Amino acid sequence: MPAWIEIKDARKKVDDFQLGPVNLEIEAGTITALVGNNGSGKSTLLKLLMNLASMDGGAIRILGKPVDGGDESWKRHITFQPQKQVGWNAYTGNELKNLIAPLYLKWDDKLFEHIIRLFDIPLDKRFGKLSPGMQQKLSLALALPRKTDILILDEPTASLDIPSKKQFMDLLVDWMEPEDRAVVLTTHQADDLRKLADYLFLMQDGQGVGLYEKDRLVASYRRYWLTEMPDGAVPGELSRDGRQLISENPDATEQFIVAQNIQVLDDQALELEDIISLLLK
Ligand SMILES: Nc1ncnc2c1ncn2[C@@H]1O[C@H](COP(=O)(O)OP(=O)(O)OP(=O)(O)O)[C@@H](O)[C@H]1O
Repeated sequence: MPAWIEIKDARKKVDDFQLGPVNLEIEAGTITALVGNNGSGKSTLLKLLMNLASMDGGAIRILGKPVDGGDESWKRHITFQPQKQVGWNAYTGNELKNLIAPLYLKWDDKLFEHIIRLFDIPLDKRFGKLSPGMQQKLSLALALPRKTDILILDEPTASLDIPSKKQFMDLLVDWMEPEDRAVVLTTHQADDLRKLADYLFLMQDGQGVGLYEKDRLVASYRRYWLTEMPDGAVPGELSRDGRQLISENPDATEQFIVAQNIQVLDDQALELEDIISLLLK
């Protein structure tokens, strides 16, 4: 089966910033997080995905349809939550719901009511008068009940308080329950990555660094404290500091250390933040 989202050599120049060529495929049943430094091009890539900006080259297909092919029927299968909602400020939550809900065949009113109660969102206040966190909550309440196949969220937890972040994660996990859905999100929150993401697509300076399966990535790096540090390079060695060694190939490192009769005093997996920092350095 072809991937639900196929990005091939997508390129876009914005002033002096060059995005791409970016290549990425996203399968059904997965949550993929776009991760990268500020200004690395994550939001620009999402705009290309939604055909809100035109590509300079390459191709993007969603559910088999080219996004810039004129026929935008694929948009009925996708929900996009941008960092800032444009044109919503003058409307109350009730008005926005009455505008949005009829557009989606699978609109789930029970889920909408549940999110409104969970986050205690005032539906009679204009969107522009809500706090940034409350705006983000209302945006989610108007996004998840659409029950589209694909959900794209640009920094959905950036303004949420700690308890709300946890509630958001639970909501998203429930939302993913049917296997035939896919989520793409951008985030700078390590907790979002740890708890939600199946895959991380790392970006740096407009380029895709790579697509990584999160669990495999976490298992690929280990830090060791040794009784002595060998003089020469250790297989898998990424860096060393005194008798501390970081490996990007723990199996090879451990085999070598055992063969050298060196003792491991302690070892631990690297934190996801540390791994991402290493890959984006
Ligand atoms: N509307 C715009 N006008 C001018 N330049 C823009 C615009 N939008 C994006 N850019 C440029 O594109 C580059 C990528 O920005 P983008 O917002 O895609 O990055 P990002 O990875 O989403 O960043 P952040 O993590 O800070 O949200 C930036 O360097 C910026 O200069």
